[in-house]
Amino acid sequence: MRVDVLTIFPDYFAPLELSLIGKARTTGLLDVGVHDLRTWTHDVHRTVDDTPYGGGPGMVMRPEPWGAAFDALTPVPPDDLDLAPVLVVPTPAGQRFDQAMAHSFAGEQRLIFACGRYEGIDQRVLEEAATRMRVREVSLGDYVLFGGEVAVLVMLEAVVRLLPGVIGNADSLTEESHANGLLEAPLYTKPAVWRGREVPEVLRSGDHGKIAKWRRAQSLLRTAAQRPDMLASAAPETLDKHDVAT
Ligand SMILES: N#Cc1c(-c2ccc3ccn(Cc4ccccn4)c3c2)n[nH]c1N
Repeated sequence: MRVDVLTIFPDYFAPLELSLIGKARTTGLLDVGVHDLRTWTHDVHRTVDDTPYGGGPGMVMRPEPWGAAFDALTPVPPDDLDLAPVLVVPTPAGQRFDQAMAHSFAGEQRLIFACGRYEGIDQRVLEEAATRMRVREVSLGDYVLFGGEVAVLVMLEAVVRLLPGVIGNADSLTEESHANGLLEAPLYTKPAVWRGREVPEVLRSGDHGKIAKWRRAQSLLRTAAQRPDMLASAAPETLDKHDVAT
């Protein structure tokens, strides 16, 4: 996968050299380019913002640098938009990012992330970008950040860990929260007793059938307690008929 990130704060992405994302880059599973948007400014102050038409607080990111940056990153218009890169634009006004969207992005050949700042990006940038890329306006959640950089770090981590070969044991991806529409069961490791608290006996029984059943029940209980909304929207096949009976 090729990822390009456009930002006025390229240093925000130093963490992409670390941990499993850094390893994915050195092993060739992931190729990342971080680009300073000011590269595509030409005034002495390298200006990327201006006051909003119609008034209102703060500043808006000017379209020209974005247009020039997209020209540089996507010089050849696609024959088929379905084969064009996905442009991910973090914004409080976007569709909520979730595991399903992470899986969708993980299946792409190329992602381009546009990190806005100030009050956001001139809307014409997204309109023009949609003529050559598949534009996705995405929000992390119902709160407001200073800009898109943190959101890109979160989305990148969620996407890259789904790429084949990045995580050693692919089973981790099927057992974790949100993988099957439920929250994962509680986890335990040594010692068997810690400050008087014992690991549930079933987990030390060696009976894999009983362990799987216990984990399933715990997963349902935890989801009901922490995220009843997930149970309400869980696909029917997620809630096996035995879950209710037992
Ligand atoms: N994803 C995501 C986000 C963001 C986000 C993303 C990009 C930008 C670019 C500028 N701002 C600041 C800002 C302030 C006021 C009104 C609009 N925008 C951003 C915020 N906030 N919360 C999320 N879940």
